[in-house]
Amino acid sequence: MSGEISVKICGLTAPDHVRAAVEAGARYLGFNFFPKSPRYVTAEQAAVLMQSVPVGVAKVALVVNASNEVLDQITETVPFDMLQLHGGESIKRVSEIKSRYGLPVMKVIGVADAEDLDAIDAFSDVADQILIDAKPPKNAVLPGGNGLAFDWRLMAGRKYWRKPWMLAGGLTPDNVAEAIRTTGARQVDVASGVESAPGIKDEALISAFIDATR
Ligand SMILES: O=C(O)c1ccccc1NCC(=O)[C@H](O)[C@H](O)COP(=O)(O)O
Repeated sequence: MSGEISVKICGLTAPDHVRAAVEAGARYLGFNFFPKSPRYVTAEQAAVLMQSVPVGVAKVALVVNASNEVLDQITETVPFDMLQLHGGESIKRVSEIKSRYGLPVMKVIGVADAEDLDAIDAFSDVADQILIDAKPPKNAVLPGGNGLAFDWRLMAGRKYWRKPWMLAGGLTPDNVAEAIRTTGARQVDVASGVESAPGIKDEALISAFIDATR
């Protein structure tokens, strides 16, 4: 693994912000297919947004408990490199999705306390990557993208898992360096921390975030 931290900018909705993320050095771009999200895009919009994304930058489809019908439509319309499963998908469902679509799968594990980290091992048999995110508050409309961090100290000394993993949840240009130091993360993911308003990415914040990981 190179010394550089890999950054995923998630919930892109505008061509200028896709370009800004690529130019700043993002390694993954996330497109959100959860209809209630302020970052929601249709498959047709995502196809246009990613037209100029260079090879080497992974295009990730974020879905929440998606049916095969929804996944069929997304994957037939857009050449994604990875599927991010951000709902309550079971180990069996993750495995089904992986074999049906032949794409690498990143399973999201929500963390509020130390026991939540046990799910990382359980899903490591089937997922290609793990995204360790803050567990959403009870009754939250969004299962992710809430700008909330969990206690990173829960991960101190726990940085070795069987699959590559990414840290998310409440990361910002101001705290991402500390999050990396505390958790040992080599990959980080951000949505609201690089926005000027919900769903509106900010080019200067994207650039500042990626700079702060270096
Ligand atoms: O961003 C959303 O609106 C969203 C909706 C439904 C499921 C997941 C969602 N976002 C997940 C992410 O991509 C985020 O990177 C991750 O949860 C961290 O979000 P944030 O704390 O806002 O950086």
